[in-house]
Amino acid sequence: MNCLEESGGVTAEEEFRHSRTEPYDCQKSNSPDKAGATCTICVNHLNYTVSEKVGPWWDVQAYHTKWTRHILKDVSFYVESGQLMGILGNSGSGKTTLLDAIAGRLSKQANLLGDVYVNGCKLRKEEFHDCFSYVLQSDNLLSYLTVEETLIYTALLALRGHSNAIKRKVQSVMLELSLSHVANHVIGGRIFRGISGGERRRVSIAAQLLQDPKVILLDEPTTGLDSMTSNQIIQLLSELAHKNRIVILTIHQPRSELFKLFDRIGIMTCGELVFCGGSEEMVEFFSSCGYQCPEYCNPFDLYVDLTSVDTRSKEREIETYSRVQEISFSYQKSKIFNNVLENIEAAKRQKESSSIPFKSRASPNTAAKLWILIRRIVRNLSRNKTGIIMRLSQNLLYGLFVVFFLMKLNSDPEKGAVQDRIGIIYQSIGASPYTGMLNAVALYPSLRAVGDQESSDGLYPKWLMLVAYIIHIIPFSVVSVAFYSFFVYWTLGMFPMWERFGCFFAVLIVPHLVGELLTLILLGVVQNPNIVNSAVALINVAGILLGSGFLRSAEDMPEPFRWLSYLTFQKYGVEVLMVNEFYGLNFTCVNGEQSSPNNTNIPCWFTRGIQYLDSTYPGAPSRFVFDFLMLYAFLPALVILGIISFKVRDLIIQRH
Ligand SMILES: Nc1ncnc2c1ncn2[C@@H]1O[C@H](COP(=O)(O)OP(=O)(O)OP(=O)(O)O)[C@@H](O)[C@H]1O
Repeated sequence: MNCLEESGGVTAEEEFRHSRTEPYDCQKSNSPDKAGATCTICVNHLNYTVSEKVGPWWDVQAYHTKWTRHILKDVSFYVESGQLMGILGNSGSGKTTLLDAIAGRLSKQANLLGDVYVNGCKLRKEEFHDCFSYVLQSDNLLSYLTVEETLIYTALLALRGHSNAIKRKVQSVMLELSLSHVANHVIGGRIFRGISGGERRRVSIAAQLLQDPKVILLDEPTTGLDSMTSNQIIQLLSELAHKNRIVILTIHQPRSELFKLFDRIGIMTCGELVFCGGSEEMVEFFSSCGYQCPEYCNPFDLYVDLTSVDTRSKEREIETYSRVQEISFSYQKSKIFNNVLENIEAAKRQKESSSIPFKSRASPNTAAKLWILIRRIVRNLSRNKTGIIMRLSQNLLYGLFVVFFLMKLNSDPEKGAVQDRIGIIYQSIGASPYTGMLNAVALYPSLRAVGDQESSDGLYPKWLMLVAYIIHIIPFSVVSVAFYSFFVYWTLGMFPMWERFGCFFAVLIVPHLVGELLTLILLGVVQNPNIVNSAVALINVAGILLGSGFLRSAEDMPEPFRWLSYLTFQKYGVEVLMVNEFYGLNFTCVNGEQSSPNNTNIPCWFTRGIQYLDSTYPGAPSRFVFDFLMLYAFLPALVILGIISFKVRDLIIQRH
């Protein structure tokens, strides 16, 4: 299968050309960028506070007391195209929060005060996504795709255009990021090796470059990489910046060789930007504060240490905090800071003559994106050999166990003719949700992480990835349940009629899918897959207790439980299978005598399956079609619940 197919009538070149020719108006959020125009970003007096509980939940009094924490304190800086800006600072100083604030991705956006101006235009909330590309600290990539496929699928989701234009775009980005030599290598994962950590970082950056952003933000792009690879990444980012882009990254403490690569350096501590300027200015500034950088000393290490608060003891904390305050005060009074404020004011005046440089935003429609997501999921998971074997054989393996346990059904009630049939139905309905659940727990969390990231990049809503996954599981479920049904039904000798077999198979697809759908719904709102696992298992156990009628018939249940049983798919599934197997079945007692129907201790009191149905599931044959329809109604209902759950996920993520 070729991952490149036409996804729209307009070519990418046409889109790109079109997006660069219209005049710009700041109030029109979809206005284009002028090619080659210099871009400026002004961050103006950003303040961010969060309200936090003072203590943990088990300390009731402290838990109910809140305090307001100032995470960003009056942060202002100015940066323009062609510049690489590094934001340095020790852990917890607020670097990531600052990037999130600039990118409009803060969870509590309402608590953010201050503005971000791009080319002098104040960004509106809905414009942040379309303006900045954000590379997160962790790479969320699909393990079984090659580098080129990964980028092509992202390009197909992000851009509308002809396959050749998309391919050319991907190749030019791979060339720019020196990825061409690994174009056909798989990304790899925890279990099998693929490309190196540095190459994975570059793929994540390349995925963002596909939309031609003028501003790229990167959170700790060198985390987890050795120093040589880190240097290469920073060098590459510097080259990207010098091609008329703004690149802002956070970094703990870079090596001294990189000193000259940063055009602007910001140093953060306790949410404050205590310095922001050029690398030469930084040395001069700290020297003027009385902190000379000795020869052979890494200036980054020295200045970050000088601006850190040491909390190991009260005395050290007071001493280091007052030093930080002194440095911050000197910076506020310095010419460097004055220049920043002047640049900000000048950039605001630039508004009339320039435009917001939005990313390419002509993406395919929702149906086309869904199709691309399905193709990407199928291609990725179809290369997972263990996953495929597991998904296709798990029901069959379980079926083998049932078959070896029961061997052959017979028609003598004294020899378990009724009990064995009930056992098969109980096991078939009760166990298939678990296999569905195991699939979803094993496969969906990695897709969920990719979906979370791509939806924050504005490529598609989170629920679209869910729908693509659900569509892709249908053929797997059908084949897997077909193996099980065929093997169990004919080997054990259930009701010998092909129509009845078809019904048995059609019913069993539902619990398998319901198990997977229920798991997906919970994965939308619960992050931890282990909790989801346990919850689905409990729901299934409760469903079989309430709905199957094997342990207690509906008539014998307390009223609330009886009502609840109508909400279980097991109720409808079991009734259909009981009718399917017992209706028209005749029993023969080889040794026992026919006896009175009142004497239920003797299993030979009936000779026909309908007699057993009448006593245990009265009226079930007349509800056959209704039960079947009700059973299948669970599928669309759960898909809708899944979509709602992934919409709720958006809200949950925003709050944290
Ligand atoms: N929504 C929030 N609620 C509560 N505290 C928050 C929130 N966002 C950030 N913080 C706190 O703000 C501080 C700064 O966090 P941030 O992640 O920005 O630091 P950082 O400099 O990027 O650290 P690191 O280098 O370790 O990633 C941390 O103490 C963090 O716990």
